[in-house]
Amino acid sequence: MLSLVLPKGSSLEQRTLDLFATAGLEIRRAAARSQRATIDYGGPIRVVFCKPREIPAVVASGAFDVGLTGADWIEESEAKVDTLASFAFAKTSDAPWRLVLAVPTDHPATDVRDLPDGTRVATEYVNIGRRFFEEAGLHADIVRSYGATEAKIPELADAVIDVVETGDSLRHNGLRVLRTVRTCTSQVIAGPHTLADPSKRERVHNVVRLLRAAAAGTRRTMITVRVPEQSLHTVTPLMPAGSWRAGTDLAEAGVVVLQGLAPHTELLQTTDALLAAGALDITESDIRKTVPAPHTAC
Ligand SMILES: Nc1ncnc2c1ncn2[C@@H]1O[C@H](COP(=O)(O)OP(=O)(O)OP(=O)(O)O)[C@@H](O)[C@H]1O
Ligand SMILES: O=P(O)(O)OC[C@H]1O[C@H](OP(=O)(O)OP(=O)(O)O)[C@H](O)[C@@H]1O
Repeated sequence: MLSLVLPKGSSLEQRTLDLFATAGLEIRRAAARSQRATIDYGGPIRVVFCKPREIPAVVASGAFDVGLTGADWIEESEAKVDTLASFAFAKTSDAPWRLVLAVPTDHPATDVRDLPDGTRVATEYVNIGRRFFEEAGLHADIVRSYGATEAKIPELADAVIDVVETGDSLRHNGLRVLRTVRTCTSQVIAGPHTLADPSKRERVHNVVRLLRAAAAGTRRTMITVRVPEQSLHTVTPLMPAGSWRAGTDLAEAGVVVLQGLAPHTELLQTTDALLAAGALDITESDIRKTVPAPHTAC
């Protein structure tokens, strides 16, 4: 049976459940607190919830076929896994988040090179931290943290390497970013054994295709645009890439109906431009996802 390990906890769990729901991959959990579940897609898929930091190792070991976790833990664990897809969702936003080197707001340093040798840097990411200072040619004393990392300053550390999403935690703890260490996304990973098995590989690629489609779908809105035939030449070039002609209006002769998928970020400008070019009206509809044929994905 194909197996999937998904992130448990306040940061990635809910967003992951949302993505799977949009993809149509229903995660059946006996109870909200249950750490085991199943998905029925091409046969049963076993689902287990684990802490994000544990996921890369349990996928690399073969205990699970596929996992979803943060890029930070994939690098930190040094697990031998392949990334199949990246999704820009964090705890509260649909954007990549960062691992940063931060210092107290009143620290004199303006660059990482200003930090004196022996600077104590608290972090949960000791491997990434060591590598970062090695690459910078600096000698820092990496102090392992198990959370609440900002609180290590000043007694236990002079600086931190920690996750930043909104920046609230740094602000409320009197810290500022000195350097971005990594930019992170949520990633779907698989071990070499999974991809080497042809029966699993195809099922995994099908799951990834649905997740990708769901992630793309939530960033787009379908627009249905009614256009008089004489304005088609000005309206059509302004439709989103990949748009199509849906037909003709049943009520009004000489009116053509176009449809397309507009990225949310461009929706207002696209709407204004289409109306200015001669469109009669535009109807917006929420979409879930567009699933491409297998040969176009993965
Ligand atoms: N705003 C955020 N705060 C903390 N972690 C975040 C945030 N957004 C994304 N992440 C990512 O979520 C994952 C959290 O993994 P971790 O194993 O540290 O969880 P945790 O400390 O056990 O707690 P929780 O998942 O409950 O926050 C990491 O990959 C982290 O980078
Ligand atoms: O930039 P922000 O939006 O404030 O998010 C980042 C904060 O969230 C995480 O802490 P978390 O609450 O998971 O606790 P922890 O430090 O104990 O892991 C992280 O360690 C930062 O402190």
